[in-house]
Amino acid sequence: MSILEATRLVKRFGPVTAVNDVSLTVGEGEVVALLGPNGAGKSTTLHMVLGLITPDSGSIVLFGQELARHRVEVLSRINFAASYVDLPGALRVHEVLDAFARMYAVRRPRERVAELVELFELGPLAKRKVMTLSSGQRTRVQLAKALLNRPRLLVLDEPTANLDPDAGDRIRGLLSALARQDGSAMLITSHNMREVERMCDRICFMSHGLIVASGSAKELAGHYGAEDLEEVFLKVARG
Ligand SMILES: Nc1ncnc2c1ncn2[C@@H]1O[C@H](COP(=O)(O)OP(=O)(O)OP(=O)(O)O)[C@@H](O)[C@H]1O
Repeated sequence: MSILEATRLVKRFGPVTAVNDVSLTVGEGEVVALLGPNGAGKSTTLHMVLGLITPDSGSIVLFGQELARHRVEVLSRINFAASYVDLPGALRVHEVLDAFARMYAVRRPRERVAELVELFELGPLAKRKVMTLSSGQRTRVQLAKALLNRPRLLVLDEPTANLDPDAGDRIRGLLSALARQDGSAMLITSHNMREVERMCDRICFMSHGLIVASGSAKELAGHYGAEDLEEVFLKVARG
């Protein structure tokens, strides 16, 4: 069964067509990247999948159920992290994770929070208020929060954008291991081509609201006669 089947999505903001007839599937255990230049329509696509905005047309089916008609059941099985989403700054890290664990009705919330604190090495930060954290530290809290409900689909908008190379590398390893162990699917956007090559099974390139190419990093490099994904990106983005 597909985790996500998005069909012929269209979203306009006034005169701007942000997403123009995009179809996309994510299978069980698959890590899929949406790549493309600034303004290509990646975040808008993710926001429709997350039910944050409603498509003008097209359909989104998650776990075999139409998002528009089964919102609560479907959304309880997914989660999201993005550096541009703020966590409550006046709360301490452990308070944020406890609050979200309760909100998501996580079973054994204390144990789950403790697991994620360990996984993301948040122990030394647990008593710090979120507003005092660096952006990279906040990213780790965001990712821990996003995994609280053991999502079957994890949607990540530029997950490692604020992390230093060492932290980024460790988080990438962690996320890849999670996808392999739990079979949870991921849909991510990133401007880091090495990250995408390392983490993603399949890549969909967007340009001007359309998916213009898709395949594995290797397939795309072969198709475009490119050395690597960075070169593919430049070729696709520059038409
Ligand atoms: N709420 C909005 N109101 C008006 N225009 C919007 C809105 N959200 C997005 N857009 C426009 O839709 C287009 C696609 O934006 P989107 O954020 O999806 O791009 P993106 O591929 O995620 O870009 P980036 O790589 O810069 O994050 C852009 O032209 C953007 O200006």
